[in-house]
Amino acid sequence: MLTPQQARQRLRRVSSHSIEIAESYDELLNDLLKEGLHFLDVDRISVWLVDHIDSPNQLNCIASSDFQNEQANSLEIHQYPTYFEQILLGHTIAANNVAQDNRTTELIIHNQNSSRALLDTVIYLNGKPHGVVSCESFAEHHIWTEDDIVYAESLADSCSRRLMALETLKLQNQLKEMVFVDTLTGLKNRRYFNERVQSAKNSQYRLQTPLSLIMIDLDHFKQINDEFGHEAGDIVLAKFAKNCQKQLRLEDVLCRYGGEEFIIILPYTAEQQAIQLAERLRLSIENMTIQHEQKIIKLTASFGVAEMGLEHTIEETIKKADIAVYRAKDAGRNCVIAN
Ligand SMILES: Nc1nc2c(ncn2[C@@H]2O[C@H](COP(=O)(O)OP(=O)(O)OP(=O)(O)O)[C@@H](O)[C@H]2O)c(=O)[nH]1
Repeated sequence: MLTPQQARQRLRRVSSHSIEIAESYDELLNDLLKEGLHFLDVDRISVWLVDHIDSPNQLNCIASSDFQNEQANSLEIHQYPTYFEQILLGHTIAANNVAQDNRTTELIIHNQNSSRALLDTVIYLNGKPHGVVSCESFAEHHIWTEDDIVYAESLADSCSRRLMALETLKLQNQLKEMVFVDTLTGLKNRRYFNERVQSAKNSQYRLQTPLSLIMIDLDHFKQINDEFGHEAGDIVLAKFAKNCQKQLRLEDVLCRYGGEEFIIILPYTAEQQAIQLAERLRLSIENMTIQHEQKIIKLTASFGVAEMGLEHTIEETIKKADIAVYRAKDAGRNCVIAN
């Protein structure tokens, strides 16, 4: 049997474990809930979060040591005014008898709780109540000790730290995503291209498979801007991107390389297949009609194709594709040239 101090030390160690593998709240908090069950003599521990931290309407169950047994998964705050007043004030509720404790009787009235004793401690986020860790005992005559209360509060703090770390991780991932995305077209950007083409080159080397690039430059795009306005130009770029994207395989990567310049990485693709794809894209762009403010905008593009031989560097291949685009422009635009 652990002493209260040993139990708190264990909890501190468990709560420092890495969370990066967690895909759900349940996974994220599972070890903490188990740890709580291990020390507190209770039947269930669950974690609840408010829907909006600044003006909460609901408390939703996000993780539980016992989801199987019937358990409410959402409480409407207005139905439990006394209980929530305590929670939103940050007070710990240690009710030895849920039915008779005036802070918790309304939980029984609304039939949301079958526990006999309840120990609820508040989870904070940036100093505001964010939710509760709820420890329930179904046994009769359960008495919460001071050590139980201290432990449950540490458990809530551990959950709070985990949830904060998860928020930070999510934010980091969003930022990472933003760094690689072109907001106008929704395509990946040049920075992403530089990383992705390197990994495509590495697998090409490992698997000895072909790899090609298609460089695309929209024709007379300045004229489109001049005639229809910059906003129309932006719409054309976005429509062009969408049109091309939907014709590609999952493993092909279309990136916005510069203003009206795009590039496609085509793994497992030799020059002839890349030319065929470029021709298909060229035709579909030629056939596109874009309506903007009752005007019809037509568009064409010039394509440069280059296969990256095993012995060629990425830079050489980009250069070849670029030169092919120039030749396509020289040849009158709206055509595909392979280099
Ligand atoms: N609307 C809009 N225009 C852009 C954007 N990025 C680049 N452009 C415009 O694209 C035009 C490219 O013009 P040029 O490089 O002269 O090329 P072009 O008119 O397409 O002519 P060719 O390439 O020779 O066929 C410029 O007017 C840029 O301002 C963008 O994000 N939005």
